[in-house]
Amino acid sequence: MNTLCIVGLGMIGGSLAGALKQANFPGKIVALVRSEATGVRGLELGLIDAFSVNAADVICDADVVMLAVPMLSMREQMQLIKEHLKPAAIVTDAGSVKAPFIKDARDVFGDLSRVVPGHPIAGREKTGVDAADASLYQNRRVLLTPLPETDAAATATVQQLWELVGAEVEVLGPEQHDRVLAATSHLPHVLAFALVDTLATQQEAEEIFRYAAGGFRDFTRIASSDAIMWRDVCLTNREAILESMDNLDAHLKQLRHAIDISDGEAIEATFVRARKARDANT
Ligand SMILES: NC(=O)c1ccc[n+]([C@@H]2O[C@H](COP(=O)([O-])OP(=O)(O)OC[C@H]3O[C@@H](n4cnc5c(N)ncnc54)[C@H](O)[C@@H]3O)[C@@H](O)[C@H]2O)c1
Ligand SMILES: O=C(O)C(=O)C[C@]1(C(=O)O)C=C[C@@H](O)C=C1
Repeated sequence: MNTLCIVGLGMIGGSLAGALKQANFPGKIVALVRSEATGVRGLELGLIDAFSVNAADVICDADVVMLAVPMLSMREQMQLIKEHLKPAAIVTDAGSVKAPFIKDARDVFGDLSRVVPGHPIAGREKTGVDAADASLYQNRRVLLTPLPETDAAATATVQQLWELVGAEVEVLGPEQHDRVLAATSHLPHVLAFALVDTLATQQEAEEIFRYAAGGFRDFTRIASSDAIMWRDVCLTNREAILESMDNLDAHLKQLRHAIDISDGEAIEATFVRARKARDANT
């Protein structure tokens, strides 16, 4: 691969660029950006070799194009790049939800043989190019959800790109990906946002936040995440997130009932099960 073009040089795209530079990626890294300021910052930070706000300038030489914009901006970016892509170019992405990305790609490109949907299971609550972290993907998983028609060589190229930055690549079906991530990533984010918003809008909010300590910080770090990115995740993975929320709702109701009737045994059993599950899986 000679040239990688990152579309959307934010935290995720910028981290990939920085990690590739650190790993002595031999090719050129260019970026398609919305604002000149982002591109200039990318150059200053040594993440990229060149940038443009025009797709025509940076897409035509790219062997791999990595889409790293919020989920509901993916389709527009695909439309922008489509006419400039080299015939053999591979299009991949870092979006948090896979089935809608695949639908957008099918609608826009038709042929999906050179499209490799992907998702790094690594991130932060910070956004923008200045939040780029070259070590972000080290020893973290990246899930690829290729389709039956995806060219195996294209998948292998994307896999090599992620392995170069220290990630471990696994392959999963897109629907399973979206169900699993709804439970492990999307539900916790919705919960953290909802918890902080509940506290912020209730009486004594000032005291509540003043006396919040480690437990609150651990539980709510992700409530500082980007509202647009998470709005888009909720809107594109709606059904799986609703199912996860309903599951939790039923569980919370049981726990509420146990607390209501002072059923110490049931409360303790829930906490013991949860602790065991977490300790065995983290
Ligand atoms: N934040 C995380 O922890 C995380 C982890 C894994 C995957 N992702 C996914 O990666 C993608 C990027 O997220 P991020 O955290 O880097 O966000 P970010 O806000 O840091 O970066 C997004 C980039 O896309 C650009 N952008 C935003 N809206 C756009 C639009 N309408 N048109 C063109 N460009 C636009 C922004 O200018 C920015 O450069 C998202 O799809 C997100 O779901 C995020
Ligand atoms: O660590 C964080 O701040 C993250 O939000 C990372 C995280 C997650 O673990 O839920 C968020 C979204 C993703 O698509 C993948 C990873």
